[in-house]
Amino acid sequence: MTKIEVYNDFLFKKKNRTQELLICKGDFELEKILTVHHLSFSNGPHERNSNFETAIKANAPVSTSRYLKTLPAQPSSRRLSLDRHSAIIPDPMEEAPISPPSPRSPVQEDAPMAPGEASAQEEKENTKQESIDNIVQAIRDECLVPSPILKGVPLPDVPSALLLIGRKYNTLTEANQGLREECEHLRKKCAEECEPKYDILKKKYTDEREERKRLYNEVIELKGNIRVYCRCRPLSLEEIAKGSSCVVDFDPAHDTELRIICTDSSKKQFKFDHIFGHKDDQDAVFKETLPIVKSVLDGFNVCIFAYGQTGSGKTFTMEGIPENRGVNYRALDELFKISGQRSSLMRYEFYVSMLEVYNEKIRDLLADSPDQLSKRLDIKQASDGTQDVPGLLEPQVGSIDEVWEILTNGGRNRSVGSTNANELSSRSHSLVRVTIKGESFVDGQKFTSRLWLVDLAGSERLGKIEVEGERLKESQFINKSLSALGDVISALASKNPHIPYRNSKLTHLLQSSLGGDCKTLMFAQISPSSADLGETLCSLNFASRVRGIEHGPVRKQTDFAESFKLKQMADKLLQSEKENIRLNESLQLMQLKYASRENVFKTLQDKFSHLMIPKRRSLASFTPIRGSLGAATTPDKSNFSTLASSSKYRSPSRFQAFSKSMIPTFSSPHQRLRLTSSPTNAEHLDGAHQTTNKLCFSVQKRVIVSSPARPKQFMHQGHTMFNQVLRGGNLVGRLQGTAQRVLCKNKRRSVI
Ligand SMILES: Nc1ncnc2c1ncn2[C@@H]1O[C@H](COP(=O)(O)OP(=O)(O)OP(=O)(O)O)[C@@H](O)[C@H]1O
Repeated sequence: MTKIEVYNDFLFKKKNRTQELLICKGDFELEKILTVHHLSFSNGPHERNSNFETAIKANAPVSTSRYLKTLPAQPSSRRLSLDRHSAIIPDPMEEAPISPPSPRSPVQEDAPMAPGEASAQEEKENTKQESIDNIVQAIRDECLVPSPILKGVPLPDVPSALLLIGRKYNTLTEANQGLREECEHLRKKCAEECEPKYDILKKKYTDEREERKRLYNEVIELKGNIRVYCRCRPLSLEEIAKGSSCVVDFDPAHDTELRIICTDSSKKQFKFDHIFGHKDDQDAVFKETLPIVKSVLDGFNVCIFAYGQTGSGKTFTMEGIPENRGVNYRALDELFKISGQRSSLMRYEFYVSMLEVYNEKIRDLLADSPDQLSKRLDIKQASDGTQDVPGLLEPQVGSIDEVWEILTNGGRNRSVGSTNANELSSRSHSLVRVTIKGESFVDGQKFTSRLWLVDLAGSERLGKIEVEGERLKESQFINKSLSALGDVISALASKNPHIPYRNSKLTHLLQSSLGGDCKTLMFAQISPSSADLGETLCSLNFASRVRGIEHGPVRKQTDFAESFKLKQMADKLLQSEKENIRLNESLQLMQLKYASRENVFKTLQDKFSHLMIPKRRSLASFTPIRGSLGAATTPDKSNFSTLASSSKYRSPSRFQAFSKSMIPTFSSPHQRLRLTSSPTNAEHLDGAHQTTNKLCFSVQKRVIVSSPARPKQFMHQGHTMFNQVLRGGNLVGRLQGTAQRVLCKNKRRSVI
């Protein structure tokens, strides 16, 4: 009897003409597949699963033969076979297979049979039995007869081994479950511990990235947001054959200066951000271009364009040749490389468009049908304020090869024509637009930036190239748009509030990539030939205009250390200027104060002189104050007599000398009090003074200045009253600046 030792669940699956017995672990996790050909069951398909299942679930030995139906007599290809991993093991102790249950229905079993019918039935049964025997034998042959290598080796006890394996499996499953739980626990713990650290690191990283971006941008800005490189191509063989000489003189020590030898042998010097001579290859050119190109991955718009006369090497610089690629290819290659390096932090998407401006019309160079190619495109302002060209093809690219294919296809659609200056002259401005969409994985920041790579049409004057008809019209359009470009750059450089972007399709297209934070790089392409001297000077003048205005002597700081020093000096200057202003203000204030004091002093002098004139008259009766007023200065009688004999209008010097002798110096402002009599104080005064509803005393080292009338009496009275009042605490004293106002007979007077 064939037994199955199954310790888990199982399923049946029908696959074409074979049936698979899938022995599974708990949640239908597949463990074994037993392929059984022509396996059939005595009961219906619904029952067979349940029968089998029950038998296995009960972990009872299962007889495969119990489920086998009679099969056609032994065709070897159709016999029952089990795969080599089969868990169905024929029982070696089994003598003969158990006959499968009769396919007859119980009703049929009960019905009486005719003898002929019975013999036929018997024969049929025998045949079936024989078939089954054959099949079982086949199984035995297949499963029991070991391979020649294994002959003589005792058969292993596979069911026990399976059981063992099963148990081991269960143990391992449990261990695995334990490990999973532990892993989950560790993961949670790690998340709890690391999350705050991760947040801090994330913030630090974001800050650092912003700082790097800012500094990088600052470096570019210090070098100039509009930069001009000049490139001079070598003399061509044709030019040499014609006897042209080189008019460009390079100074190897200065890669920012060049001189042009004019016809009168004089030299004109030009200065640019970098000068590439005929020895500088594409690598050298791109090395200087790369910093600006990189900015586009930080979210800045960049525009690189080549300007120059026909045949000066604009297309060579921008596109290059397959064996010596130019800026376009290298820039995109570098962008893909950098985006790959930053792939764990940023996601970049690249879209490429290629268009040309030909006779002030925009054409999509990536269009693949003549209809599309001739379709007129226009510039519209997009919702984000940038300029867009609706209908322009903009395929997404994922590698430099895709880009190159696109650029090559687009290049074929360019409008070129032959001029006497260049066999294959570009008669249009060709523009490659690369749109970059970036997203940071760290903080989710998104941006869209654009890189324009522009190969302008030749800038030659009309007289230079002998053109007529269509070529003449083209040249007129070219010149018009180039002069519009010059105007825009000039306006940008001179910070003009109005930038004439809309004067040409070219500048209108580039509007969002020229000016502001955008980085612009211009290649001024020149020919070294003496035959092109005029055009060369024109191009260099145009380029100088572009560069010169933007990078005035203040902005252009090639030496960073020096610029830093200058900045510090400027800061110091600004601070000292502020200090100067502050000091000036305080000086003015003091001057004002001084002037007002002068005034007060003058007034007081006048008052004093006024007070002293009657004293002169009653000089004889003047008695110096004694006692408590002993400290007061006693006037010099000789002075008084001098004063008495002098006129009323005596000279100030003499008067001042006198007043000085009369007025003691004050040790403190508190010595000068303004004493105002309250109404109750009036009773202390005599009749003459009672008419005054306010009487003020100025106490100057206890010298009381009062009405000029009856000085002695008044002084005496005043002194008495003053002492009384002081004693009674009825007088109010008030310090009033440097001068005291004295009210005497309702007249206000001032004393020091
Ligand atoms: N730096 C260089 N080194 C070697 N060959 C150069 C260089 N620059 C230009 N040339 C060669 O000079 C020829 C004219 O160059 P190119 O076609 O690039 O000029 P262009 O300014 O684009 O002219 P056009 O405005 O008419 O299109 C080409 O054969 C090119 O290979």
